[in-house]
Amino acid sequence: MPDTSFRNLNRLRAALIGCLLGLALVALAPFVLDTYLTNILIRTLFLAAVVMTVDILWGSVGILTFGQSAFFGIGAYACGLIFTHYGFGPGWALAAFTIGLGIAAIVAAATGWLAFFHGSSPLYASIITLALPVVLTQLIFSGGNFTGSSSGLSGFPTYYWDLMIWFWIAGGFLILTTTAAWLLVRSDFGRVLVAIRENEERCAYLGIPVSRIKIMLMIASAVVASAAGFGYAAFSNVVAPELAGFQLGTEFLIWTALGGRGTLLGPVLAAIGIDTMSAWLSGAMPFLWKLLIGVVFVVVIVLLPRGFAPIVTALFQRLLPRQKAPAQGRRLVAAEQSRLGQGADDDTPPLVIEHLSRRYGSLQVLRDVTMTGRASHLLGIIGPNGAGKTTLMRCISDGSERTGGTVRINGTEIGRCAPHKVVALGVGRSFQNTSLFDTLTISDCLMLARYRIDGASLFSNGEAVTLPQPALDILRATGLDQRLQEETRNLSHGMKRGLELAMVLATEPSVMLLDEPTAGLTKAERMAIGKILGRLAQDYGLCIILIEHDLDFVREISDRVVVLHQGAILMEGTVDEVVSSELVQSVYAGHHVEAAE
Ligand SMILES: Nc1ncnc2c1ncn2[C@@H]1O[C@H](COP(=O)(O)OP(=O)(O)OP(=O)(O)O)[C@@H](O)[C@H]1O
Repeated sequence: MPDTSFRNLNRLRAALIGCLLGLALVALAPFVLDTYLTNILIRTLFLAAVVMTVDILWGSVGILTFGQSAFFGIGAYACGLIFTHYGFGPGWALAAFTIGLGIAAIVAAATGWLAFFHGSSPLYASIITLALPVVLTQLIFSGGNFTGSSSGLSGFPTYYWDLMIWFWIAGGFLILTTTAAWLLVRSDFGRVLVAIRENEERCAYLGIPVSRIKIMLMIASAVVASAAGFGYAAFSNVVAPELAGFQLGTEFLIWTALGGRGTLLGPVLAAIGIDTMSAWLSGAMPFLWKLLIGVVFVVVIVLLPRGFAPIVTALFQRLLPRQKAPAQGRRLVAAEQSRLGQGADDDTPPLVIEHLSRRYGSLQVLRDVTMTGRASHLLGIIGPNGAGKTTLMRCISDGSERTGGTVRINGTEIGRCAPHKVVALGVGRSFQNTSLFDTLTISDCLMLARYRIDGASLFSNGEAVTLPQPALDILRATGLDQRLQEETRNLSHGMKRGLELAMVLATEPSVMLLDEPTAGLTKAERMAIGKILGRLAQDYGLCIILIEHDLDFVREISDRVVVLHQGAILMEGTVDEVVSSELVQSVYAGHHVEAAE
């Protein structure tokens, strides 16, 4: 059986054991808890499920959200309002549950759409999620008798089941949702989430629909929070504005930080521990308790930025030392069919740029750039620092960048397309700096690059990464295929360049934009990359646009060269024509003379 199947099976086994352990704890609880504590714990278990969603959003994807309390409140109020004003019974309960989930999903989709557009900052997203509970609480306050205003609604008919039944419902709900989340974050899709957290921009340029993934995750988290809110309201038969408020949303964040963000079980256990203690002690010393929690929070943030979870894990590892299993991963498989280098079916050039311009405020960075990139050609772009070369790459690979003109990829105008959609049209882009995804392995990175084409398993790890032949060739030539489970931060600069090239090829582009792909490499490495690029253009019909400062290297590999100067095309021609041009010499060589002086 392949390694990944073993790992998937082991993981399922671990999830099952975790589930059973959790259920055993729930089953044991009645023997050690009194009625008062059981009441507190039921509320806490519902809240812990919401904290788990906060950890998925904040810990796994990096969305600092204050808004999960709003979704909890929506579920709770759906229950309270329908049971109070419309009716009570299995049909009404199902209707209230569904309405709560539906409204939460719609609000989450709208919030995500507002917060996660391409280029939005994480701070902006946090502010949007912060506004959500504030707005919802105001709506509840202004709802008069319908919502119960500041007093909320209480005493509505509900299921007065035995306390233990509610305890099982709350515990079972928490265990099931947390197990599903645990499997998710360890799956291939979980790797995609980590990649988004580490380097969102890179993900977009690999064709990953970052905004859509964030919105879907926000909706899923909102649905879980709303279900928890419904459960809590049906259990307690009380709903109040505080359930949807900003303060509860902030407490969720504090519990997540204290438990250890990104560890899933840490925040869940922290939520259970702190909320139970709060309810227990707040009667006896309400102010002192809040102060104590505040002080602990500040101390943990300063001294233990990753919360308590790493300490607990280290303690366990010391007490129960385990041999680390050898890292095993996906196989590399050659793609049987690949669209690499295949553009439009007719003779349409893969890249046509007409009258492109870009300005930053009053600074005109690109003006009236018109050029064509042909299949099987390698086009060098040269020019002094600040000439606008990288900006040109940005304008080709992101529709929202340019301020004028058109860019057509394989005959299709990119319009205002976000980078992941431009990748789907056939553009692959590498960057000037080599920062990849530090904590991900080489095989994870390759899987990411194939996400657009092959997708990613939601709850397991795929056994193989399918790659087009030239990507495999690069991995073999650089020895990366022997180190698939190595984290990318441990790679040398040259290997990172090789991996980046393989990742761009894995997206099966017809136009490749390479921004100084040989920067920082030795002469031998530069020549090796040059040969590979030449072969890619010739054998696979790729159109390669390459920014380079090294004229000798450009002469070696380019068919034609475009010289950019102060944002405009100064000259376009063969390498020899350009190199012998006096105009270019005066601009380009003059630049070097200046720099040398
Ligand atoms: N986000 C931005 N805001 C304002 N000005 C910018 C921005 N990005 C680039 N510029 C300006 O646009 C001009 C062109 O920058 P660009 O990075 O495209 O040049 P380049 O030719 O790639 O230079 P280098 O060879 O040094 O990388 C520079 O003057 C730069 O300061």
